[in-house]
Amino acid sequence: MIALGSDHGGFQLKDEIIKYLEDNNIEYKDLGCYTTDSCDYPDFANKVAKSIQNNECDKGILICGTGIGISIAANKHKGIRAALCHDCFSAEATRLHNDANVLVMGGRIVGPGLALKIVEIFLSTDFSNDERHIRRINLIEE
Ligand SMILES: O=C(CO)[C@H](O)[C@H](O)COP(=O)(O)O
Repeated sequence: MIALGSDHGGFQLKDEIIKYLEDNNIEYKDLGCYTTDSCDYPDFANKVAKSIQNNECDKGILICGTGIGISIAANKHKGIRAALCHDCFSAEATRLHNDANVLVMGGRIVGPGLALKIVEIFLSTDFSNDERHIRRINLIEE
């Protein structure tokens, strides 16, 4: 189950991602926002982080205007490894190396074509399970 969250700056891209997930029969939970009215991105970072922490969802996708604020907020939560990715290489590398559990993008930065490719790569790449990467992730947790 994928948790989705955005502020008003990411609302439109979140909608595109919802269409992609539905077309590909991928289960998701849309945790808002639900309109283009101005709102506060930390609220949605919190909702997505909590849904992963309580095992309701296994991964998340967060979007704000730049992706920066919402990733800063998401990474304040224990066990959340939120990766801001605007290219395919980073999306693959952050799954392989960081076991990132939240993909973050900026709705004012990236267009839907590239964003959906990034989503596809992020969701289909498994963590490498390499000893050195596990060690580094454990150091982050500590
Ligand atoms: O990108 C963001 C945070 O990093 C926000 O989406 C952005 O700051 C919202 O700006 P505004 O309220 O002017 O629409």
